[in-house]
Amino acid sequence: MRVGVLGAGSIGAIVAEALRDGRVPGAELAGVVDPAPAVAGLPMCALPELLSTSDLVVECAGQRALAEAGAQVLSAGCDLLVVSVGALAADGLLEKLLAAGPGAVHLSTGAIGGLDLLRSAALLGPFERVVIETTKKASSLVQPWMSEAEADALRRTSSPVELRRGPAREITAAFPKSANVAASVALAVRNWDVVEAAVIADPAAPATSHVITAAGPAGQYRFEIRNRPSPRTPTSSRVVPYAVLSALEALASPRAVFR
Ligand SMILES: NC(=O)C1=CN([C@@H]2O[C@H](COP(=O)(O)OP(=O)(O)OC[C@H]3O[C@@H](n4cnc5c(N)ncnc54)[C@H](OP(=O)(O)O)[C@@H]3O)[C@@H](O)[C@H]2O)C=CC1
Ligand SMILES: O=C([O-])CC(=O)C(=O)O
Repeated sequence: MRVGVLGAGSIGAIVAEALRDGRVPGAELAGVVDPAPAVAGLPMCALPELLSTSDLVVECAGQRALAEAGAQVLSAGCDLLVVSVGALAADGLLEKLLAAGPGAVHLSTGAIGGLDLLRSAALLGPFERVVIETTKKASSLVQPWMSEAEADALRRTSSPVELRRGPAREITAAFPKSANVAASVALAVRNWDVVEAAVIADPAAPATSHVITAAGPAGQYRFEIRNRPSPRTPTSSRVVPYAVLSALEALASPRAVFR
């Protein structure tokens, strides 16, 4: 399987290097698209060339890049592994991607786990309540839409502060580099409206945490994830490129894979 990488920052660079170095059985690196990749020595190319040489493209370039290039990837016949899952909160984007084929859409589990169980449980009956609370280092959560006063208070806070709480669709759009996981939970439980998401800034947070609680007819669930942040892009957890590599491994040579 030839794999193209769209976006070579903290996630994509690790994915591309692993593919280039032959560390994913059955998969090889077709090329990389990024105006300024995080590491040197990758086979850079333009998007049209990537699409003509890849069987599958991994998007790790951000929500905007997925919205802009996703349909083009799929209509060129490449499968697409999405990392910026939060882009799918936009009205109609998932439907547009699914209709764009012949390429197939895959979603990375990214920074969290438990999605398989939530997906299974939602089939038994709809969840009554689902909450995901994300806590990150305060300084990494400043957003362009914040007022100067709010951004400044966030940079200088000495105690944890809840920045926003609301529907998953709104929170993932408000924090496009930090709350893709809220969209992943909503897609797993098959219902955007039941999922409440919160983003908490903690100046002293030693790790990024995601706490997911869910209750429904199948049972009650609580997943607590504490990830080390990426040294390069602290909004992203260090495990995310390895979630991508694990997915690529399963797609390229499925051997006793959890599904
Ligand atoms: N599903 C999940 O659990 C998670 C999802 N994510 C998502 O993954 C994304 C990437 O994370 P990360 O690698 O840490 O971010 P980085 O900012 O480190 O890397 C993103 C890279 O993509 C490049 N890029 C942006 N737009 C394009 C484009 N149109 N074509 C090609 N390259 C492009 C950027 O270039 P430049 O800097 O020049 O813009 C940058 O080099 C995040 O934005 C987030 O949306 C992250 C963590 C978890
Ligand atoms: O990497 C993480 O911990 C989560 C993240 O940034 C996101 O969901 O966008």
